[in-house]
Amino acid sequence: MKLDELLNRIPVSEIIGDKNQEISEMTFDSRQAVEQGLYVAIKGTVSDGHDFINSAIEKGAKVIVCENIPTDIKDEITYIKVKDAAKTLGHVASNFYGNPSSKLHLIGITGTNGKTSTTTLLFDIFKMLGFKCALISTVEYRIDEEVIPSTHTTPDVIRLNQILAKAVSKGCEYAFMEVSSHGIHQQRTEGLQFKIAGFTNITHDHLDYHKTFEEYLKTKKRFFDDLSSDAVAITNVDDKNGNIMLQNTKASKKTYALKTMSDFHGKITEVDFNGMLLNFNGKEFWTTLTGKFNAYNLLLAYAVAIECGFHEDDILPTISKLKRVKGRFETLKSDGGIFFVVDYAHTPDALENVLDSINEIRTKNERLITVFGCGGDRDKTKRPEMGKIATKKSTLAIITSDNPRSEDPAQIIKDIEAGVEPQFYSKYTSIPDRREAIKMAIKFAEPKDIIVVAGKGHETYQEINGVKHHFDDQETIIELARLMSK
Ligand SMILES: CC(=O)N[C@H]1[C@@H](OP(=O)(O)OP(=O)(O)OC[C@H]2O[C@@H](n3ccc(=O)[nH]c3=O)[C@H](O)[C@@H]2O)O[C@H](CO)[C@@H](O)[C@@H]1O[C@H](C)C(=O)N[C@@H](C)C(=O)N[C@H](CCC(=O)O)C(=O)O
Ligand SMILES: Nc1ncnc2c1ncn2[C@@H]1O[C@H](COP(=O)(O)OP(=O)(O)OP(=O)(O)O)[C@@H](O)[C@H]1O
Ligand SMILES: N[C@H](CCC[C@H](N)C(=O)O)C(=O)O
Ligand SMILES: [Mg+2]
Repeated sequence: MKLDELLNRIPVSEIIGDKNQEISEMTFDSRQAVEQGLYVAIKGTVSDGHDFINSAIEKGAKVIVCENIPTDIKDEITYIKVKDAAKTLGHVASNFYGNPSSKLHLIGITGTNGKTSTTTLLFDIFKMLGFKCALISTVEYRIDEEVIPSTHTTPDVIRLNQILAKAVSKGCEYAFMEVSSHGIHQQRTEGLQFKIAGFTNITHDHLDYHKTFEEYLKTKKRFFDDLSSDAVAITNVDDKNGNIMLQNTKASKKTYALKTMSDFHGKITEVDFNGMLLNFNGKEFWTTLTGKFNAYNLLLAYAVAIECGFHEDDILPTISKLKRVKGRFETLKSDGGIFFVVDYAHTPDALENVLDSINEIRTKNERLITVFGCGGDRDKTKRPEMGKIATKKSTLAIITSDNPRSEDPAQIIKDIEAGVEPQFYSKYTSIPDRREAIKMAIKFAEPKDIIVVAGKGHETYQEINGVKHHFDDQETIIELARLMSK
């Protein structure tokens, strides 16, 4: 593609060199630069891409997009000065891949919890309705039947455009993607044309990155601020910050809620471990998904489908057929009659929701045992909060490891323990080895007791010191429950 075509409608401050270069590929990583390529220099959290301009040139890059033109300008290289290189990258990537987001219906879901669940439910609904779709999520990326391993919840904007372009070429009409706060902050969605944006909720997470809750909130809001006037913004008004998302958006505004007056209103009529009887805008239906948070996720998915132009008579029977999402409130029962819930709750709010959902369903004759930990090299402030919630809401909490990464597992556990209130000191024990912790829970449990194993959900590894060891909560439960019932 010709450079001037690539720069179509992109504001630039200065160009030095040939504007007619032919571009073979584009990248923001000098290590990936190729002959006749374009390199965008971005300031990151660790290093500054401007320091790697010459290494990109050594690897063959002929066009450099940067915020500061280097002093040692090289012949045959075109330098393009822009105000914001990360922002420019998004628009260049869209142009390079033929603006795929404008050729399908792109739906983005943001919020602290519920993004994977809601996007996956939407993918499944639209697939059942007969459409080819794409999914970009924490668990996996999908282009119709093709599954691509996921590296980020929201990948970088080049990858995003590559996936969307492939989806378009394969005939996908819808793409559902998670929009993480890191993704918004690092402008990974810049230049994408969203048809619908959905907000789930906002609670405590990622403060290691965003520093304050206000900054975190502002970042989420930016996603809605950047929508165009032909987009639709759908927010959860039961969340106290739900309306903030709509404050400055040009998109048409829609609301959903279980408790507050809203355009899409839901009610849980009945709930147990097998599912829920729900009522959406006056129409009742059964779902095998369970727990209040799943009612929210289904309601948002329903709202998106209606805003896409479908009729409730087509959507509700489809929702009724949905299966649970991998690692999200997945239930198992051992031969010995112990009940297990595997859930990806890794934030205080998610853990509280899962335990509340179970407490709402259980008769209180059974005991509730919670096995959980907190990730290393991640927001430390959530640790004591999760310790407090787990001990308060369970009969017994077993604190263990969940991807300690470069941190000392014993220290992470101490940080969690620090949040336990004195009256609950007798309600927990700590076992750093996750397998041993699950084993202890099974030993302690009697028939009908409920064991929640939280934090890892679909993950199949335990990351210790940069090494990912195979570990799967569900697999471990099945293996131990069988061994121990012998
Ligand atoms: C903290 C963070 O988000 N970092 C992301 C960021 O990297 P960075 O800012 O640290 O990059 P850097 O190392 O400072 O480099 C700056 C620039 O110089 C370039 N460079 C660097 C070295 C070199 O030799 N040559 C070169 O050109 C880099 O390519 C980059 O463009 O930009 C990279 C490219 O897009 C991301 O891969 C990387 O994600 C890291 C791996 C990561 O772990 N991110 C997690 C925290 C994340 O993004 N999570 C969210 C949310 C999770 C959720 O809640 O579900 C997600 O969306 O996945
Ligand atoms: N709507 C919701 N409200 C509150 N909690 C939820 C909601 N949906 C799911 N959860 C809880 O949060 C956990 C994570 O859900 P999910 O993976 O869908 O969220 P996510 O936003 O994709 O998270 P991540 O930021 O890690 O990608 C679930 O396992 C469940 O415990
Ligand atoms: N997207 C989240 C997932 C956390 C999952 C939990 N198992 C952990 O490793 O902390 C993060 O990377 O912070
Ligand atoms: Mg996710």
